[in-house]
Amino acid sequence: MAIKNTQEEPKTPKKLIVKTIIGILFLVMGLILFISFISHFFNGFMDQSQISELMDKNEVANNVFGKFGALLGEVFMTKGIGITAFFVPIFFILLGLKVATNWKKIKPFTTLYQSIFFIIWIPVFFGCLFPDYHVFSGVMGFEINDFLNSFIGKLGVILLLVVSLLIYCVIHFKMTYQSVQAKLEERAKLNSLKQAEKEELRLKEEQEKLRQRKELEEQEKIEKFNKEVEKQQENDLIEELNLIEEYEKDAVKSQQITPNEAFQQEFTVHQPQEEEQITETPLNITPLIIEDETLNNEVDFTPNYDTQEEKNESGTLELKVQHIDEEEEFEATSARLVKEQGEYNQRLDLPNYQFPPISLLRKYDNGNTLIDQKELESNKNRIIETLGNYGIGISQITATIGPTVTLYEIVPQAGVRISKIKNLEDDIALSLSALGIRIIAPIPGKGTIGIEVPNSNPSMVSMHSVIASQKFQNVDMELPIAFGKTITNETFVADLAKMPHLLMAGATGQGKSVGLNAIIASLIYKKHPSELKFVMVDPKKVELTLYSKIERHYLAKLPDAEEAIITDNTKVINTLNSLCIEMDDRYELLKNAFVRNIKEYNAKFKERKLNPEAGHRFLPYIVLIVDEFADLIMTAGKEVELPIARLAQLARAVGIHLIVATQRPSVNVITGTIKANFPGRVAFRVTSKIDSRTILDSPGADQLIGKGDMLYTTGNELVRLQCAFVDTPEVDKITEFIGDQRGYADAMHLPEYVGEESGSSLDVDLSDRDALFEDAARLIVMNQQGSASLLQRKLKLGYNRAGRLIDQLEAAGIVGQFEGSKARQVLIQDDASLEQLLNNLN
Ligand SMILES: Nc1ncnc2c1ncn2[C@@H]1O[C@H](COP(=O)(O)OP(=O)(O)OP(=O)(O)O)[C@@H](O)[C@H]1O
Repeated sequence: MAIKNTQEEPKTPKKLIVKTIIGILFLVMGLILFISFISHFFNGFMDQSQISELMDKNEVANNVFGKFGALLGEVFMTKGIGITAFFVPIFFILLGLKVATNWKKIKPFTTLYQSIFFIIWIPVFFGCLFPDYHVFSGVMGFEINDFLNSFIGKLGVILLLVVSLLIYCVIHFKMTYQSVQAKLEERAKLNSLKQAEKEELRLKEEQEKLRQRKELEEQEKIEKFNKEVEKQQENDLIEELNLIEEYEKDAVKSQQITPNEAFQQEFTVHQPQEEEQITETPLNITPLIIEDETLNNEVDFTPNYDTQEEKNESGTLELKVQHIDEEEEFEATSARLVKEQGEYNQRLDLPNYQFPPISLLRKYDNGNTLIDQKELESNKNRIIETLGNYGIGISQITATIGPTVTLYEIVPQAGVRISKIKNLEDDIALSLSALGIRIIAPIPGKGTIGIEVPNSNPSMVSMHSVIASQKFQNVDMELPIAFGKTITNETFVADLAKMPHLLMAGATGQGKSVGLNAIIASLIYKKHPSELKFVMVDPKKVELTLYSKIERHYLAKLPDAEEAIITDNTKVINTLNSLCIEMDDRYELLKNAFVRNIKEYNAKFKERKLNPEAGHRFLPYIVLIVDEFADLIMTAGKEVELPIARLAQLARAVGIHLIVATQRPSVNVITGTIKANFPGRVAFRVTSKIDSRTILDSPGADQLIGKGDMLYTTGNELVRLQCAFVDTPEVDKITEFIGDQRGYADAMHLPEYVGEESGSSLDVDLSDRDALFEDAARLIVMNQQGSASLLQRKLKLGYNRAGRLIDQLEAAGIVGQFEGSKARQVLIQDDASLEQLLNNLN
């Protein structure tokens, strides 16, 4: 019996073979026609006579396919439909491909059907344009055109052509006035979006550059600091060696004289410098013991030297130079001081100060979020339905209920593109008929997509609830801010010291002022007046006035300022510059204390390792609050921007932090420099995507629902929060409670700032020039830039001294007069003229 071969290859059906052959035939036919037509297009004129002698072998046609090709061209093109005859080979080629391959995308008959209009229109058009060239219009185009010409005239034909083309477009492309307008608008939108993206890119690049520059500067600073320390150590070593040498010399001298002479000789004790370290050196000389005990000048002791007489066995007197290791001595002294007096406690400045009780804050009834189960269910169904309408399947959906917003987390079915869901944002919002839908696709760290839907009955997040929360009460942060609650109903606390500066933006009435009050209240509930000071700038004049009651407790101001809360924009410049001086002073203190930041500095001060007589003091944090930054920038421009940028760049380590709020987050208010130095951002609702991008570097803030609904970021992910609500009466109660207690004599005084405009050349005495006068003059002439800040930077001077130097340079005719925010003009152009002028002065 024959065994069936199960491995037999499947046979190709006959039908397929036939189809393939027919397809190839059509394809070849199409190609022959196509090539013939092209050839005819160029040679048709010459081939006309050859066609009439079809059977004559001596007559040769120029067409690629000979007389046959020429005939095809003549029939289809010249005598037929002109240039539109090319539709015929195209149709055959498509047909051939379709029959042979059965590709779905190839639709020869649809193409033919769609081309009918043009098969008629084009010949007429060419007939009208080139009536003498039948190869374009064919006889058909010529005849129709001829007929129409006699019937409606040339102009009528042209009109007919144009109108028929328009009607075709309207029918075929559904081209209406509205659709064209919509397209144009879309294009304009796209362009503006591109522009915004470009702007964003530019800003990012700017930020990156600034960051790199800052890093470089910091690196340079560290290197310089290290070098200084090394140099100091070298100097100490040299001095140490000199000292030993001196003692040895003294010893040799003493050995050469009698004891009596020794007593008579005037004895001077060399007082070692700060960091001298001498090992014990016993010397066989005069009957003296000199004990050099304390060498510390950082702690509040002056050096103490005791002399004693002592005879050794052989009767000769011995000089013992005993030097106790400074570090050990220093530690011992501070330890003794701590033992005697306890650690320094800054709170003893106001020992009876009472923190405001939480009961001053109002409790709201709807503390717990209530959400209707029906609402949840219907939102869920509508999300599924909407996504389903767009062909997006969902494999799982969960809801997390927040105080004002509920987050629906979706796991889409495999293969669904995230961008597709993101693009449906508006459609989903529409179908849920809710404002403020935000789509997070994907949720960072999870593989899911989040859709935030506002609750129909949002609940208030009271300041009471966040301040009373365990999280805030037990928080271990330097400057904790309880912003409010997250979408998962957890209290959200962030550390201002780590941020280290905060930029807040939001359209008017969206919760900025409430947000600022929440920040201030959080800090006041955690920090003692001795540990924290606010500098408040309130151009709106009404928002922060309540805090004037706590001026003597929590505010800082210029020594000559009447009001601690600054409402006059012109006064802000002086305060900001004064803060810059405070920053420089603090850096100096940190440097002298060999610490890197305010936390380490204060810790060292508390351990009594820093001598108050050497200028050391406990440093409270300073928080600068500006309520309407746009207003400031509009009125004072660069003069405000520069010190703000400087503070933002450098002040973090010395405990000066900035909180800047603005209604208008446009790029000319929040410039690249400002943005780059404010990593902490809070956005309440803004009116446009562009504003949202300016503040957050991403859209989203335009989708918020207002009333304290906010987005917070420190550069990484965005967190949606409901800001805690603190009402004016509550703030009033808190400030009253504090204000009624005993405070400091006055607000904390910031360093005095002498503006560049103060002092005229008239009261400058050039005979009493600053020691750095010549250096400053050379620097100014070399840089051709007459600014005090240049001197400050390059010569490491304070504001006051640099200002005085500039005045002297003006009096000497080296720089011009004060010109507002511009740098002064430099009147000396080169070194030679300057040297001459300096010689004359001398
Ligand atoms: N966290 C919040 N919770 C509930 N309601 C809030 C919250 N924040 C603000 N609101 C409501 O919004 C109103 C306006 O808030 P706010 O005064 O803070 O706005 P603003 O952004 O400072 O406006 P403007 O810039 O005009 O001063 C408040 O009176 C309050 O009713």
